[in-house]
Amino acid sequence: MKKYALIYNPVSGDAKFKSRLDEVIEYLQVSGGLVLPFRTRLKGDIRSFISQVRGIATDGFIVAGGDGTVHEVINAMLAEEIDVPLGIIPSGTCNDFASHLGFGKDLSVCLRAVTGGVWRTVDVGRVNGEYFLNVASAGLLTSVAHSVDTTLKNTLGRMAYYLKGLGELPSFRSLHVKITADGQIIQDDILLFLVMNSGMVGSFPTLAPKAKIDDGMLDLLVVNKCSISELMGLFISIFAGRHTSSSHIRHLQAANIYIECEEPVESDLDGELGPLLPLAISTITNKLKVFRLA
Ligand SMILES: Nc1ncnc2c1ncn2[C@@H]1O[C@H](COP(=O)(O)OP(=O)(O)OP(=O)(O)O)[C@@H](O)[C@H]1O
Repeated sequence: MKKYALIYNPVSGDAKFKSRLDEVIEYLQVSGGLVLPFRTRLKGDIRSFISQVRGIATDGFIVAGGDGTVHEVINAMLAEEIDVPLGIIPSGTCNDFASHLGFGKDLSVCLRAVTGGVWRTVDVGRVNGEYFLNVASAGLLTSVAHSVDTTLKNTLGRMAYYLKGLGELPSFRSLHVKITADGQIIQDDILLFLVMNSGMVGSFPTLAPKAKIDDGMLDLLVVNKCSISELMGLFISIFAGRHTSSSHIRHLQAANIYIECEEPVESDLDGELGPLLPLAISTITNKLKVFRLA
């Protein structure tokens, strides 16, 4: 009998995953598995659960939530040096990493990947001692994911992020940063930067078209200071997939990136509040096992 632990966030996305718990348990049981469910409550409780059940969940951990919950689970697994594969059931608002892996709303597809037992390895990013799976960022729009009210997210979904982002635009000022990316130095006034593992952020699928989650590289995308009308033009080129050739964008790949700013700017890691700048970011290649469809 295969043994799994299922960590689910009851408020991720539209907060409806909990009504499908019975379906998940049935699927795993019928496939000859045994599952130990855990409902998240407060920050930090995931690590203590994972630490306690590491000897029980010998065939894998499963997380049902958004990018933020996946972020907490992978941090706990890596801190506890747990090497079993992770299955992801996307039930958050954006689910960027799961979408990049090809998992969508079809629960049976996610569970089939778990019970199939086939996994692949993926890179993880590390910043100031914490891990991220998908993106580390700071500046305009980047705090939106962790600052939107949960109830608003539950009812409006992604629209809550976009509305909050629009509200930020008029009052935002640029940041003067120094970025050292594998020895290359960029010193500029910028609006935001994203350091990506997959190229999927905020449900935009191809922000970094060359990004791969197992190449040992991170994709840095910097949006230089520009006017609101130029920024609107940039959004249009993002939709059209032409943004990397824009004069307002800098895009490069690097394994080690150091980002400094004179101000104490907050960062965001996978949609959760991250450390203040400076950020020492690196990639650890093929560090995490994730279930995939055979
Ligand atoms: N029981 C709970 N009640 C309230 N908040 C919770 C609970 N459990 C976890 N959280 C918080 O939920 C946040 C993570 O939400 P998550 O990212 O999974 O969903 P989302 O924001 O809807 O999706 P996405 O990040 O993909 O857009 C974390 O900040 C975590 O502390």
